[in-house]
Amino acid sequence: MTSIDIQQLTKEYGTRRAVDRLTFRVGPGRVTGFLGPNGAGKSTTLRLVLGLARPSSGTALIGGRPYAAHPRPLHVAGALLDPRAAHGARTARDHLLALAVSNGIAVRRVDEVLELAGVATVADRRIRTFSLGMRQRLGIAAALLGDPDVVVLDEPSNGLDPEGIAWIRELVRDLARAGRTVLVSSHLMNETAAFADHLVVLGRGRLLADTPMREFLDAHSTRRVRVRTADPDRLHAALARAGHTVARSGDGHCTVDGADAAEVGAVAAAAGVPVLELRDERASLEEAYLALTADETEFAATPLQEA
Ligand SMILES: Nc1ncnc2c1ncn2[C@@H]1O[C@H](COP(=O)(O)OP(=O)(O)OP(=O)(O)O)[C@@H](O)[C@H]1O
Repeated sequence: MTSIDIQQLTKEYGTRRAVDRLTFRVGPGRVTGFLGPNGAGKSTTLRLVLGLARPSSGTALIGGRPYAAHPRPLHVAGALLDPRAAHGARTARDHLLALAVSNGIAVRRVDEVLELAGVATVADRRIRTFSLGMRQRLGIAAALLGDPDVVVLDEPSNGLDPEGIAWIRELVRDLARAGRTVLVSSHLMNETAAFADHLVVLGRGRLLADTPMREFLDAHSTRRVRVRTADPDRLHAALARAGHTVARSGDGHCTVDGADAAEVGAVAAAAGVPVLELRDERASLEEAYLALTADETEFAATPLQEA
């Protein structure tokens, strides 16, 4: 199967390094979420992968070669980069037909992808009348036109309503299940956690994390409850009997690891212990991600994990 291999990839615009010595691999059969705050270098990396910009140094290969060196590139990789790129005066169908014809793709595939992307009913409307969400769907139809092994989507949820977002989630999961290599950029951690198996995080052009989603979740979404009562001894004993690990602090607070407020509240109520304060302390995934990207220097002290 086809993977994307990025080695020491660097792109400079004048004195500014948009992408800074990036090395990672995007493997088949899984969805890789590509995260980073605005300006982190995600779009530039994707443009380099797709041969739309030239690296200052390093390489970005798809299936072992630069994208442009593939004789039938749309069969190898399809991408949604900028949904505004489609010509507004054309109809959706004509836009896809032009792409199919110029890439030696069977014309019947146009109707298949229009259907697949949920834009078949508006296929004969001019693209300039499309909402951003419809343009996104059309861009996805174009990405899938060549039935490619590799699918690259830059912020595909932009402009989509909740139903559209759920559709994207299902689509990328299905593509990965079919063995494809799927790379999806976003700046939202929670959204990415809903569909990605693997996570690559950029900050200021540098690789901050390259980790299975599961490991990131396990490391960053630990549950913990903080509770305060007038009778810490009884609460502590009741929680210990219920199998919880309790840490006590001097000020009458306890913290209970691996539990949520509802569980601890139920134990306290059953034991007849009055609770003065009860609070979930789980750091949200979004917070973990923000902490990761907020201070690159601090994170650099943590060993990076390769895929
Ligand atoms: N053609 C260009 N000329 C000059 N600077 C550029 C160019 N393209 C990107 N940059 C700069 O490179 C940096 C990375 O931009 P890029 O668009 O790749 O980030 P991003 O992670 O995709 O951000 P966003 O989420 O905002 O799209 C930014 O500082 C941007 O201003």
